[in-house]
Amino acid sequence: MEKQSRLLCSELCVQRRLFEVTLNCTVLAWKDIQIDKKHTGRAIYGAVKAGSHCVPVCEIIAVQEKEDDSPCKDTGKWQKVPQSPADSCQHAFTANRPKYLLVYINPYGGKQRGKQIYDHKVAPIFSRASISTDVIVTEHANHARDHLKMEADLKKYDGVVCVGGDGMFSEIMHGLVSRTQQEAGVDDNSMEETLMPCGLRIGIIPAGSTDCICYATVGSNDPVTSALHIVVGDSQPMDVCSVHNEDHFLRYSVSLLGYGFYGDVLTDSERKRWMGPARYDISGVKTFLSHRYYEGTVSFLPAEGNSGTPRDKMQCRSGCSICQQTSSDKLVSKNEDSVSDAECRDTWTVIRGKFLAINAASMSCACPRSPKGLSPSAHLADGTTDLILVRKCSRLNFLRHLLRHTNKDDQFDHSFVEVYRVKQFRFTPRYQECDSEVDLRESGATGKQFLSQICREHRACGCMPSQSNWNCDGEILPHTAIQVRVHSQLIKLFARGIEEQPVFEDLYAHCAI
Ligand SMILES: Nc1ncnc2c1ncn2[C@@H]1O[C@H](COP(=O)(O)OP(=O)(O)OP(=O)(O)O)[C@@H](O)[C@H]1O
Ligand SMILES: CCCCCCCCCCCCC/C=C/[C@@H](O)[C@H](CO)NC(C)=O
Ligand SMILES: [Ca+2]
Repeated sequence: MEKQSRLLCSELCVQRRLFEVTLNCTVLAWKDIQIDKKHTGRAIYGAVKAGSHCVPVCEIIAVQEKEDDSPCKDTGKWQKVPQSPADSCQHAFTANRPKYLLVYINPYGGKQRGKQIYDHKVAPIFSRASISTDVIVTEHANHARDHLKMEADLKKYDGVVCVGGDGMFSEIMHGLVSRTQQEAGVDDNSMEETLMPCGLRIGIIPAGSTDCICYATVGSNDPVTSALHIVVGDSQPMDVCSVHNEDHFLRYSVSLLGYGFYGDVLTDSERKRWMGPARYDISGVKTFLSHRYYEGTVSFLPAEGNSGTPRDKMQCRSGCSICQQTSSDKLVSKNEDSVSDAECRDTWTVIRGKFLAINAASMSCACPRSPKGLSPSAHLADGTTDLILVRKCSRLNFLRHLLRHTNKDDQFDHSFVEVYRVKQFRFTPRYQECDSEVDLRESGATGKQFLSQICREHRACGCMPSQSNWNCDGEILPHTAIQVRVHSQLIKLFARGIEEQPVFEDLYAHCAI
């Protein structure tokens, strides 16, 4: 047996089936040894009828040391591992794994099953993996955010876990990001400030209505899969947008910033919270039928050359090369120009119009309702957001566009839809552009002069354009004029991005050595 690549070899009997098991520093493998009495009357070692399996050591959930009465003793083949390879194995097994987690549970998210999901599906996995936890069941909205921001002794923990939906994740993210900025002395009211990345990773146990952030970072909204990503210590960096109104910080966003359609859906659905997840369907249909459009100006700073485009079909997947390139660019540019110097040299693109929807997707925003998401090629950690402008069009065309979120067709392939990959954008609703109204009032213009000026500005007399609200990751913003900047890889999740193949098939390997 080669010492480095094959440290241990043994036979293991599980429910009358015999396996040959090997373990080295990186992989645990086992092979079914068939007893084919029918044909030969003797055991055939290494026959591959039942197949071979292996699991990387870094993905094993738990290891339990057995004493001499272990079943392994029967075969007599296990050898004592030399200390240094044993240390390497130990290192591969424990590296980056959390030992102590702070868990917040929203008992009212989604179908109100957060506590049950945690107790029955997640806590047993954490316990099996010897992870200690402090669990807080929230008592009111913003409980978790404020506890994280002002009270929690974060030095004790290796990560924070939220059990709930996108709104609950948003609370945890706000608490952690704000606390990190406070401790670093960063003024979050200033848009120009470079924010300090958060040290603690966040785990999401999905128990909400949309669970878009979990779905778009893991590929499913399954609590057990998410718990396993936490246990093995996966790490997925993620962009965060800061949203300001003038010199005033409003909120952070990681998934959707939506004005018009998604703002109106959210505003209407908040009044129907008692309906649970179905509220979004009812409000979606109602908002679609109302077919409101909004006027305003969108300005943006386009992303640089190597960041791809929203229509390039390069989906962000586990180990995404575009996101990895962003990580290395960040390291290189650390000692070069500050971000704001570089951005000052860029030119802003300005677009005025009437829009049914203005959406900024900082990630794909895939969710069970829309498996590809609002922007299927958006990246989790590339420092950009995809700005989607849906101009005023017929109801039928808008329906065609919406339905393409649910099938394989390209939702951007319409004359009334434009999409740009950007690193900053601003929006000003139409009425706020009419500073002349305020100027006229202040200059003491008569009622007649004032009205005739408004008529010139708005063409149709007396029709002041109405406004929508911004949907910021499922929360309504208190302002319509906003400035948004993407902060590349500001937070990290216990996730690894979406994998093409499921990897956890063999992961729950509970082995004894
Ligand atoms: N104990 C609590 N009582 C009332 N509201 C709470 C409590 N804890 C958290 N919240 C608030 O509940 C809101 C919704 O929760 P959550 O995001 O978990 O579920 P959801 O809205 O059903 O799902 P999604 O956000 O995925 O659509 C959050 O914005 C959060 O601030
Ligand atoms: C009339 C037919 C309508 C079909 C429309 C299907 C499109 C669904 C797309 C859903 C995208 C959701 C993006 C996620 C947003 C979250 O941040 C937020 C909070 O959970 N959820 C919502 C619904 O605003
Ligand atoms: Ca992004």
